[in-house]
Amino acid sequence: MLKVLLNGCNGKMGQVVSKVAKTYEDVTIVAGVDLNTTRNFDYPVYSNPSQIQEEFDVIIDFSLPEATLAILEFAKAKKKPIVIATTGFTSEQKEKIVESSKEIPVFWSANMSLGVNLVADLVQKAYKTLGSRFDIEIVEKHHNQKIDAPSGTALMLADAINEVANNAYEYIYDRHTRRKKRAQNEIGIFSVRGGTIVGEHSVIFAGPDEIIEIKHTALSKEVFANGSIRAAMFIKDKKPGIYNMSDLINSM
Ligand SMILES: NC(=O)C1=CN([C@@H]2O[C@H](COP(=O)(O)OP(=O)(O)OC[C@H]3O[C@@H](n4cnc5c(N)ncnc54)[C@H](O)[C@@H]3O)[C@@H](O)[C@H]2O)C=CC1
Ligand SMILES: O=C(O)C1=N[C@H](C(=O)O)C[C@H](O)C1
Repeated sequence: MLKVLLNGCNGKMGQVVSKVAKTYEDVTIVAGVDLNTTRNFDYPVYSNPSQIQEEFDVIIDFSLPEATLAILEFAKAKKKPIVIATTGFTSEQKEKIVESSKEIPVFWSANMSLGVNLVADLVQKAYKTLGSRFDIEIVEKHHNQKIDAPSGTALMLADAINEVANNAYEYIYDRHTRRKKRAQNEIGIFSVRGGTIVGEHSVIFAGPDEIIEIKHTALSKEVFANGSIRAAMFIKDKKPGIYNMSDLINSM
């Protein structure tokens, strides 16, 4: 039985992970951490990791960057693996996560769906085929409760392109203040927020007289919850290091 500690258990994703975990015979959530301890779960919820008494195998984190860093310290102290799904980290926070992976296994992905990982491969292929003759723009759409912008996934897809483009691209988040034509080395990244949109990412390659658009639409939060549980199963017995959805998919 895989014993999970869930950080951010009372959030939108935390609640979905709690529900989805019940559909796995060999997974159980033994405790949760959340500043908001008002809701009742069938496991104890603590406002601070230091209060946790339960034994656990792996941490799943859907919270806020500051909360992720706090639970990361706890994971290191307990020498336990962690699945980080939270987004919106600063560069300094990202460095701390990478540094921590020298001590414990860290599964880190801004998008826990299998499909977005395929999209990352496809945009790399598109870039290699189309090259710099096509302008690249990314549009992401999410629900009106999302705090960070642009989405972690949009940045992940831009980084995937930059990886095969020798980091040639600069990211532009706002054209309003720029009174000039776009430069060839730009990737525009734009955020739409509204209603209950679960998550949409479009990568647009606009060239002379033709446009290619590679799009992923998440239809439910369950897709992310299932991905995080699979990631927890995958990382349980791994050595310290950084792991992502590609590692999980390649192991299937
Ligand atoms: N990687 C992926 O596939 C996905 C990532 N996300 C990311 O997961 C994060 C959470 O998303 P939602 O659940 O929609 O947000 P949410 O705002 O509904 O939930 C965040 C939860 O964290 C709790 N929290 C705040 N401070 C805390 C602390 N110090 N310790 C423990 N818990 C604390 C809040 O009380 C809240 O319950 C976001 O960064 C979002 O972008 C969301 C969906 C999929
Ligand atoms: O906040 C969300 O909801 C989501 N956040 C992730 C992101 O920032 O990329 C992943 C997913 O799109 C849902």
